[in-house]
Amino acid sequence: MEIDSVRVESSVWIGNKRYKALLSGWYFSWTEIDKRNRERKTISVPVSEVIGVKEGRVEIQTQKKVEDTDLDFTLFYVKRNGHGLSWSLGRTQFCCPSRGVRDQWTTQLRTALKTHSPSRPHRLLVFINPFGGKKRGKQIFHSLVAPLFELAGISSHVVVTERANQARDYILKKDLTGFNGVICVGGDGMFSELLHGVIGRTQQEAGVSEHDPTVMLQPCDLHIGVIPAGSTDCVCFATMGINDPVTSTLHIIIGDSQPLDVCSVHYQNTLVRYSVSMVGYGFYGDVLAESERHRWMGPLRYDYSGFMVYLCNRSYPGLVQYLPADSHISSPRDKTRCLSGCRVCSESKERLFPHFDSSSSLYSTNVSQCNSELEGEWVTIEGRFKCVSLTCMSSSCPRSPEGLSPSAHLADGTADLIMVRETNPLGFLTFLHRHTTKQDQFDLPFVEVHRVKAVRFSLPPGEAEEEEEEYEKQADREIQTSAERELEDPEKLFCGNIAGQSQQHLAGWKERGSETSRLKRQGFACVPCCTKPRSVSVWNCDGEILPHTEISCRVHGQLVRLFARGIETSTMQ
Ligand SMILES: Nc1ncnc2c1ncn2[C@@H]1O[C@H](COP(=O)(O)OP(=O)(O)OP(=O)(O)O)[C@@H](O)[C@H]1O
Ligand SMILES: CCCCCCCCCCCCC/C=C/[C@@H](O)[C@H](CO)NC(=O)CCCCC
Ligand SMILES: [Ca+2]
Repeated sequence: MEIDSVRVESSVWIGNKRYKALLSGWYFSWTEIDKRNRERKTISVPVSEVIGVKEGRVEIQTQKKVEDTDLDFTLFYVKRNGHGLSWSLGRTQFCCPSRGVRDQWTTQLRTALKTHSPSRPHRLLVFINPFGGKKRGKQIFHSLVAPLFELAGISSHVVVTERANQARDYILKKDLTGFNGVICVGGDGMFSELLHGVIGRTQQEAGVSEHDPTVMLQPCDLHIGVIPAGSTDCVCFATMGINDPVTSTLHIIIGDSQPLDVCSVHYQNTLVRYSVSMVGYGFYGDVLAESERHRWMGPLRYDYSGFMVYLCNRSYPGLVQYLPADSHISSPRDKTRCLSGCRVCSESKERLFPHFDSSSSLYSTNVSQCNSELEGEWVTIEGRFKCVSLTCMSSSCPRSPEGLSPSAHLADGTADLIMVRETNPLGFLTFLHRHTTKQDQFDLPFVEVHRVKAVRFSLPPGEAEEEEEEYEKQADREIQTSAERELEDPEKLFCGNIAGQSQQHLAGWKERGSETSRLKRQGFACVPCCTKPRSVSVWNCDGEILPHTEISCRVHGQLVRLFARGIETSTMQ
């Protein structure tokens, strides 16, 4: 074996073939040597993508030695499948000329791993939602994720949730010393719990008020990992290009880090929620409200509700104000894609954190600095809309592989505002259908899209009041349905539900005065949706219904970090 400061090299055998194994810089590679001593095919693995090195011949599942030998070692690493977005565990058994050479290889590889992957997590806090998606969260964790964590030497503390918001409250209140990240096994709703926990905790510790809509929030160090086991899995899909539990686990193990923009949603001077995916009014709000009544259908509830709401053919009056982002940097119609290592996102860092102090890793929460992000001329648009949506990222998901806004960036400090004006049913169907193809959904005369830093939504005064009065009369005639009876006890509706909302959320509803009437007005009254004239829809915020209509939203660039790397272009091994 030859070892110098930058290279380790020796002959090894894989099966009955001889190879030259080489550890050089950031890569470990092995090249087949044929009988005439000529070099053949090389396989090369970045050290940063090595998952583990074990003495002997070790099986993946059991991690037990299948044969006790002093000459062998087994290398586990990231293997790319298909187009490269799906990752699996690669495994190769090497046989060395002597035990000494074998021990040197394992030592050298482990040392290289420590040097080249300093940001790998060692201890993780895992929350499993046993009821998310197809209710396979526990099985996914124990059969696919836990064995990989063990192989990589990561210890985890696992909490199987017993109620909604348990994960959020745990992160907000418990001692998190020693954890390098928090992981959810579930859908976007579970991710949202972790998001609220991590952001809330970071602001508490930094003494920053989350309710102040003008404050610069403290970026969060604790990484979030998402093992997809939900219905939409939008956050996972949009940050990895796939929703696959093994791929997510491998990204977590190697300590990938992807910053993510977060939108804060305020009602007056109170924080309502954070969003990373979609804040949507009109169609998407109605679909969510309708789907909550069909949770028993599982992931199919969205297709059913989407169809029902489409048939209702509603549009809503609204006044939308937005603060445009710098159009010289990027635009929602520039046909680019935010991919791994995205230039637009990396160049945004300096603009977003001009006063970052690298010595203390702290960001100044200077108000004037934050206000500079809120500078510019607001634009006002009034009209009737089929839907108004704001998305910080593409929001691609298996249902819509290109997403709500295909050219949106994960970490550029902006969001895309999509306004779909009132149109005929065929026009709106064309718009929806284009979400499932590569056709441009913005190339329609009734659709507008803008890249923005902040948005305000309100009801146009005269029109809304008139329609609401009319609706009130109509709603009073419709009080007899079973679901409405439930609404007389809103707590029952929310907390008895699998997606039970937080007490804080409920308090938001209660604050609004005559709640039953309000809920009816907002479409929670569970009568066939088409029978009701409505002038007001609800906001869908990453899959949660907001208790307010007139909201303001602001993008906080790169506020959190995920164990992900964005979508890679094809890189086959
Ligand atoms: N033990 C539990 N009982 C009831 N609700 C829970 C529990 N644990 C978590 N929740 C809530 O369930 C909601 C939905 O869960 P999750 O996001 O995992 O699945 P999903 O709704 O099927 O997927 P998606 O959000 O991708 O559509 C979350 O908002 C979460 O707060
Ligand atoms: C003719 C064919 C018509 C097909 C129409 C497909 C349109 C698909 C657009 C998909 C947009 C997903 C946006 C992401 C939203 C998530 O933050 C949220 C939480 O998981 N999901 C929903 O609200 C679930 C809401 C799903 C709405 C459909
Ligand atoms: Ca963005």
